[in-house]
Amino acid sequence: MEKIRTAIGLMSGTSMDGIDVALLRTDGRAFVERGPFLGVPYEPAFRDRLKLALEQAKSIAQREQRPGDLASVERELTLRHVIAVREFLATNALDASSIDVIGFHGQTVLHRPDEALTVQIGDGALLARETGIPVVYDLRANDMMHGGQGAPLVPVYHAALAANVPHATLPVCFVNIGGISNLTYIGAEGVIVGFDSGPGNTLIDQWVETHAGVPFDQGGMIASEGRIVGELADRYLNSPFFTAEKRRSLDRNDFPPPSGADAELVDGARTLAYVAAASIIKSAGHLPVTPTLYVISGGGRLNRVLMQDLKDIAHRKGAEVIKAEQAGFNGDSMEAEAWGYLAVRSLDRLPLTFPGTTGVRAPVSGGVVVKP
Ligand SMILES: Nc1ncnc2c1ncn2[C@@H]1O[C@H](COP(=O)(O)OP(=O)(O)OP(=O)(O)O)[C@@H](O)[C@H]1O
Ligand SMILES: CC(=O)N[C@H]1[C@@H]2OC[C@@H](O2)[C@@H](O)[C@@H]1O[C@H](C)C(=O)O
Repeated sequence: MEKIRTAIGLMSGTSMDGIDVALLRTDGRAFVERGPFLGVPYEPAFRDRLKLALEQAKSIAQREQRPGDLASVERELTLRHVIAVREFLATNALDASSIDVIGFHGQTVLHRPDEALTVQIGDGALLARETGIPVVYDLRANDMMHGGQGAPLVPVYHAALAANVPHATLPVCFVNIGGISNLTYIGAEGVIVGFDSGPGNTLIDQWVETHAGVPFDQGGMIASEGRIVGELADRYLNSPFFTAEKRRSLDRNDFPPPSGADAELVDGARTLAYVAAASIIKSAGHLPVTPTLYVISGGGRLNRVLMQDLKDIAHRKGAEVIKAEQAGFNGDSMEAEAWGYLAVRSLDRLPLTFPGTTGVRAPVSGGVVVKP
């Protein structure tokens, strides 16, 4: 039997809303036992620092460069992860010595797959030293070095989850609606296909922040008052991203937000919710088989307007849409769990990515391991 390890996964996603912490016991293969979860939000001032860091990162040409404030933001981000881990351990009466490994995503500040350049800030050595726990970080770089897009990495974990559901309906399509959306298709014979499917919450967040001063459209309340502006929706949905022959992973800035002249507040929120939903189904058209079941995780599943649009569009194609919770999963913690799973796979040098997920030439492992 393979060694079962206890891992903590840490995710700070493209929405930059906070740190997700999840516990997982796994052999990095079929055995997966999910544990507790903690979300630690960033306060607005730190979110603003991260947004500035994204701007400063645009001048990075070599992935180890840290122009402007980036080095100090990286340190602060890492120390916030240290605090999040300590809080998680204390809340769950866990000792650091009971954790075999931490999978540390860090914060993506730049992602240019066409230039084989992806940068996640986060100091793995500092995290290991401060927590006393071995850390695996920088999990995307090796994939890119082997011709992959560097994202998405979650598909291999989705496949493990699907394998663990007794009588799971296959094929199934897992969709994460985060800042950006990505999907994983798992076929009846175990085939895995994954790719970024389009804009998620980032456009909605940027819109309501600029025009209403709120960080996100809670429950889709703002969108629920509006109507879809067809011309604006088409501008996004006609992007060459959806029709390109090759699937390309996305940077947070790839789809720029609309301007104030494009719509009123409520209509903009309504349109962008629709764009997020329609993008998923449009991208799913590239899958080998049309999915009949979509399982939704990520913050976007809490936007009721987006979810209703997704259900309506999927139903027209004969597919059902359910939240991760309806399939027995946790839609908030799935990515953090995945980073724990990937860390364990990394320790055993098992592949993290595959030609069908990132377009990598052959299955490859990845990640940098640091001991405390
Ligand atoms: N109650 C809610 N109602 C509507 N939208 C919500 C709600 N809660 C969270 N969201 C949206 O979900 C986003 C966060 O989603 P999530 O944490 O899945 O993204 P992420 O992990 O940062 O991104 P990615 O998966 O792209 O890395 C928020 O920015 C917000 O737009
Ligand atoms: C470069 C980067 O950070 N990409 C993220 C982003 O957020 C969602 C989507 O775009 C996905 O491709 C990826 O994250 C998830 C966790 C992944 O790698 O599977």
